[in-house]
This record gives sequence, structure tokens and C-alpha cells, in this order.
Amino acid sequence: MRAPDGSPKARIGDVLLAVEDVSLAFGGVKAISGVSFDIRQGEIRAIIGPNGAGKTSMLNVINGFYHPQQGRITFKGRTRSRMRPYEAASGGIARTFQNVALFRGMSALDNIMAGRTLKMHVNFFWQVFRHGPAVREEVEHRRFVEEIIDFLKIQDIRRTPVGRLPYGLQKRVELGRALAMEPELLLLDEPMAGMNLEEKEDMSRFILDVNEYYGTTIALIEHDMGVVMDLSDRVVVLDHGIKIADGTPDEVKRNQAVIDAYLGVAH
Ligand SMILES: Nc1ncnc2c1ncn2[C@@H]1O[C@H](COP(=O)(O)OP(=O)(O)OP(=O)(O)O)[C@@H](O)[C@H]1O
Repeated sequence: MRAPDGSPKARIGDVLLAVEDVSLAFGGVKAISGVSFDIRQGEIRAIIGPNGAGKTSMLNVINGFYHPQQGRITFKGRTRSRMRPYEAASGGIARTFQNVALFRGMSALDNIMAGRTLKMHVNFFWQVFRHGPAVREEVEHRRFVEEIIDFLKIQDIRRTPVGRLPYGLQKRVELGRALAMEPELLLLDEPMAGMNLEEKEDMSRFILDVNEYYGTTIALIEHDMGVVMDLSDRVVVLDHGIKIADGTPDEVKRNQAVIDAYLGVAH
């Protein structure tokens, strides 16, 4: 994304997360082979590629669901051969899923509140008696959650069980739950999948707003090329688990290996 004068936005800073030479296999299936790239503070970074390219596997490596057989992940200056899910979450990495993963019987408000639990410090004793520090802390968390609800413009459905909401709104609630963790890095797995045009436009706006208003760094997987090119500062392209290109949307669009991969040319 560019500033109105065409220069890259000053909001983009140092490397927040670096993936170095990561390989991941499931039995004989090589999902990722020797992939390296970085994500800079404040940027919107897209990971794209044809079906089975290894995109979701890469997100799962970044937030610790999968442990790579080879390579390193450096997040906020700390290098690990494997990220653990709780380290990722408590260190500031939040994530949404390709298929909405919410508590369907619970309200939008309670789902977002659930994302806040990681931030709660008061011990069980105080929580049980809903007393003193527990009440104070809950009031503060509720205020933060209400701010997210206003930000995502979902005030009128805050009490509705999410299972009854249209898909686009469920995705928005899921985004709200991730934001409740106050992540430094937000991973979005196909945030527009299954959405109509209007829902896609809304979600694009919210992703840009999250990035600008909260200053959150975002890495996203998305199949809609128009969305990817509009939203992203930089794009990394995977094909059959290998990185075939990395650059600005314009650079990637013109890259012959990318064009071939999308047209299905054998290589
Ligand atoms: N849990 C798993 N067990 C076995 N193989 C897996 C597993 N997860 C992914 N794979 C394989 O790893 C490769 C990469 O899959 P991945 O889901 O990461 O690709 P993707 O780029 O996200 O694809 P899509 O766009 O279709 O979601 C594929 O060949 C897939 O079949």
C-alpha cells in the first residue's frame, strides 16, 4: 500500500517475524521446502499460491500448530526452531481460520470476550467470588471488547448467537475475537472466502482499518487476486511448497514463474 504521494508508507518498520529455510513434510508429502521470507512491522503481507501450495501449512508453522523438520522462526528478535502455540499466542500472534471457528451457541460479545481470556491476569479465587480485582479487571476487558464491537460496527448483533448470523458477519466476529488478543501479528487465513462482493469490500476496509488504527501487522492468505493486490504491501508466492516470488504486488504480477504457476504450466 502506498501513501497518497506514491511513496511507501512510513508505518512499515523493522522485521517483526522472519521465516528461515523452513521445511515441513507430512510423511512423504513435502508441504513446504526451504522457504524463507520476512514480515515487517506494520505491513500487510500476503501469502499466495495455487491450491496445495503450502500456504495454510506456513501459517500453522508460524503460530506453532505445526513443527517444521528444518528451519527457524524469529519473532521479535527471538529465534526458535519451533514455535509453540502458547508462545505464539501470549507473544502476540493471533489467527483466524479458513472456516469460521467460533462458539456457535454463544453471542458475538461472548465470543469476542473469549479472545480476551489470554489477557486476564486475576487469579481463579477472585474470579470465583467475582470480587474486588476480578470485577475491576472484567470491567476493563469489557470496555476494550465494546470498543472492538464499535470498531467492527456489530453493535446491533452483539447479543445474537453467532450460529444465527450470516457468514460475512461471522467472519467479522472472528476478526473481533482475534483483535481482542491485541495481537502484534494477525494471521488471516482466507478472510474473504465464501463472501459476496459487498462483504468482501467491508472486510477489506476492516483489514486496512485494523492495520492503520491499531497498527497491527497482518499476514494473510487470500485467493481473490484483486483483494490481494489492493491490500498488500508485499506478496510472497508459494507453489508446490517452494517460494517462487517475493515482492510488491506489481512485481509479483509481472513475474513469469507466478504467471506460469497460476496458469498451471508444468515446471
Ligand atoms: N495435516 C496434513 N496431513 C497431510 N498432508 C497435509 C496436511 N496439511 C496439508 N497437507 C498437504 O500439504 C500440502 C500443502 O497444503 P496446504 O493446505 O498448506 O496448502 P494451501 O496452499 O493452503 O492450499 P489451499 O489453497 O488448497 O488451502 C498439500 O499437498 C496438502 O495435501
